[in-house]
Amino acid sequence: MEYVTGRGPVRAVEGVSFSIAPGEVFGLAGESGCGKSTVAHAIMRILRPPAIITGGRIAFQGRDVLAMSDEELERFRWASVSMVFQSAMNSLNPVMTIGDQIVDAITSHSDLSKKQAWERAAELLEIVGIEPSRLRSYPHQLSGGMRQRAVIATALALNPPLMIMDEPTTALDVVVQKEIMQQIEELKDRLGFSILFITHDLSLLVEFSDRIAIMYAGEIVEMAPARELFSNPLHPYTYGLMNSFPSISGEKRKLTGIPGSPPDLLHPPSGCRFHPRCPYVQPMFKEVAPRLREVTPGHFVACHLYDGCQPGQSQVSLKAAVGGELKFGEMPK
Ligand SMILES: Nc1ncnc2c1ncn2[C@@H]1O[C@H](COP(=O)(O)OP(=O)(O)OP(=O)(O)O)[C@@H](O)[C@H]1O
Repeated sequence: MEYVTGRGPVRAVEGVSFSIAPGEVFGLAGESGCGKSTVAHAIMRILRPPAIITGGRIAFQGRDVLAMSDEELERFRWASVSMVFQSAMNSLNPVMTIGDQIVDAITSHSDLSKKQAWERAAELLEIVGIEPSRLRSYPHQLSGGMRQRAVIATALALNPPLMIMDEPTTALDVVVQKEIMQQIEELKDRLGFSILFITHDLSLLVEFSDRIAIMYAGEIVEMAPARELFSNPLHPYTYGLMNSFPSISGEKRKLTGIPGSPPDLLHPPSGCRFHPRCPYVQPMFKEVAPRLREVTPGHFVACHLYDGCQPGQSQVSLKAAVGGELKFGEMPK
């Protein structure tokens, strides 16, 4: 995916490939500007100019999303995939009741009558833990957490098999954030949908995802089951990212950031895009781009430090790959 700008094309997402299984929570993380939202918008086909999809494939249950007509996309968007944005709770119409807004969304994307839609709206509010009487409330009469729950209820309206959540709780305080995530998890288990969960908050991601992909400068640099990624990050970038967040177990440790900043995607670095910030860089890394490959079962990494690894090895670690000395501080035990 590219953004066509006056200064040239911004190659926002390149060679990113992943699949999400039914019922799975797939997490996508990375610093601001690495392309997470662009991926989400592309899947929903809501990218607007100057964004263009220059190549690749998006398949949903075997259907080619890029080949869908406008009419097919209308149905696809709510019935197959729905999306909850960070700012969604602030985009509710202030002069319409919550009920009117949910009913509007339901009737414009399904064949339900208005009466059926009101019944469904009440059911949906109940599902997300809001009293159905709140259907008559206006957005300003609800707390931020309740408004975001109402948005989630709307996204669930047509029972879509996939929900994309782009920073769904970032604007909320930590306690409400956790409550909402736990509720989403329960709903997912009950209703069986999959989630593409996008956030820069790694501790939240590790807690709620089954698998995680880490993006850097428009590419996936590492992908693994959540616990595995947390306990054994292989890419120096993932390792650095883990060290820039407080631990989910709450233990005290020194946090160290990753020196430097992500590159300008108008002119991405040659070779490995992380090389200007990598403490283990070698001359060859500046020239040759590493490929994402599976080094232990289910654990993929795009980093030259693992070039010598045989596919499917049973044990691989960053510490071993760099000969014992780890930069960016120590990981939690
Ligand atoms: N309209 C646009 N025109 C030009 N470049 C853009 C445009 N929108 C996004 N970009 C660039 O595309 C890249 C990816 O942006 P994207 O918003 O997908 O990243 P992100 O990881 O979701 O960031 P954030 O967490 O801040 O939302 C960034 O480098 C950004 O500067």
